[in-house]
Amino acid sequence: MASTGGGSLLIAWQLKDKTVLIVGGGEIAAQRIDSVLTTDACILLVCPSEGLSTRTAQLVSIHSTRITHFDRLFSGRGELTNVDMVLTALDDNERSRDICELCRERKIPVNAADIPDLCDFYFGAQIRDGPLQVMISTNGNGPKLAALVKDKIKSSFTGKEGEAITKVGRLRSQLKERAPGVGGAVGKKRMRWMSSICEKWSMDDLAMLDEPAMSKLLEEGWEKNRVPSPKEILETSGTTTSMAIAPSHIVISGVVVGAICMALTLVLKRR
Ligand SMILES: C[C@@]1(CC(=O)O)C2=NC(=C\c3[nH]c(c(CCC(=O)O)c3CC(=O)O)Cc3[nH]c(c(CC(=O)O)c3CCC(=O)O)/C=C3\N/C(=C\2)[C@@H](CCC(=O)O)[C@]3(C)CC(=O)O)/[C@H]1CCC(=O)O
Ligand SMILES: NC(=O)c1ccc[n+]([C@@H]2O[C@H](COP(=O)([O-])OP(=O)(O)OC[C@H]3O[C@@H](n4cnc5c(N)ncnc54)[C@H](O)[C@@H]3O)[C@@H](O)[C@H]2O)c1
Repeated sequence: MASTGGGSLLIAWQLKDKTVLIVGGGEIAAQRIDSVLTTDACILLVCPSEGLSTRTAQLVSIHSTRITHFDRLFSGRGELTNVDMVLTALDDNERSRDICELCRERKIPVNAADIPDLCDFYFGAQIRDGPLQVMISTNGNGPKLAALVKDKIKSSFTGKEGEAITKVGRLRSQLKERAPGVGGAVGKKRMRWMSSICEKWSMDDLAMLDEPAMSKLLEEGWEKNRVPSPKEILETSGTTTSMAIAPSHIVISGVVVGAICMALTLVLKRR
């Protein structure tokens, strides 16, 4: 991959139980609240009640345990105590600028929706499906194009990706319980086996892995150092597979066609 510079670091920032201050309560603030709620952070929202958009007011009342609303204008540096991240969504560019400066003094990461130059990080267009998170960023160049690229990527998904990833997460943790240890030979073997399963099984088949099928896959696959087919694992554990349906249909229709041919032969012979 070429390292040309001029980009930004794409990371999945963990905010669980951190405190995020959002200043402003319009439409952009509502989008920020949605994004932050996904992370299980606590939200402090500073905005006069009369300035809240309908969507922001709804979010505040639905998530009253997660969002603390302060019905006031931003009151100064005291608002930043014990805050881990700040997002401004104001129609007041000067105030946004002041807040960014206060954050910089305290080394608190800040995003100002109206001043890209002062942002420590940008938001991006997002696709979410369970643990699957895709962010599209144009690095400040064309946010609308980011949204259009998102639609293109989304339309190429089957809808099973999120579930497949959830099941793979569960399988990986069961595998780590069975074969514990960090690094070394066992780590290498675990990674190789997991990668082979992910390569050889389709997303649809991975999504169908239930607890009995997972145990069987570990017994017949990991323990015997092989990669069983989805058919072998899902069919016998009682789960119907996308791959298994097709061959059994072929067998059934083959039997039906065979029976019809036999009957015709007998009828013709009698004549
Ligand atoms: C991706 C998305 C995520 C999100 O916000 O969650 C996002 N903007 C989205 C939409 C959007 N934003 C704007 C339009 C109108 C059309 C247009 O102007 O192009 C539309 C289209 C629409 O609304 O459909 C106007 C706009 N945007 C910024 C400014 C300030 C400025 O540029 O000075 C102005 C006012 C410009 C002016 O006054 O002229 C700035 C930023 N917007 C960013 C992100 C960051 C860069 C991300 C990147 O480049 O990839 C950055 C730098 C800061 C930040 O916000 O973090 C979200 C799509 C989500 C989705 O639909 O999936
Ligand atoms: N980043 C993006 O994607 C993007 C897209 C469109 C617009 N914008 C910019 O984002 C900003 C917010 O957009 P919006 O549509 O949500 O605006 P808006 O006018 O709907 O909301 C502004 C909010 O700020 C509150 N507010 C104003 N001064 C305040 C203060 N001192 N303290 C606390 N709250 C205060 C208002 O009460 C209101 O709730 C605008 O500057 C807009 O240009 C950014």
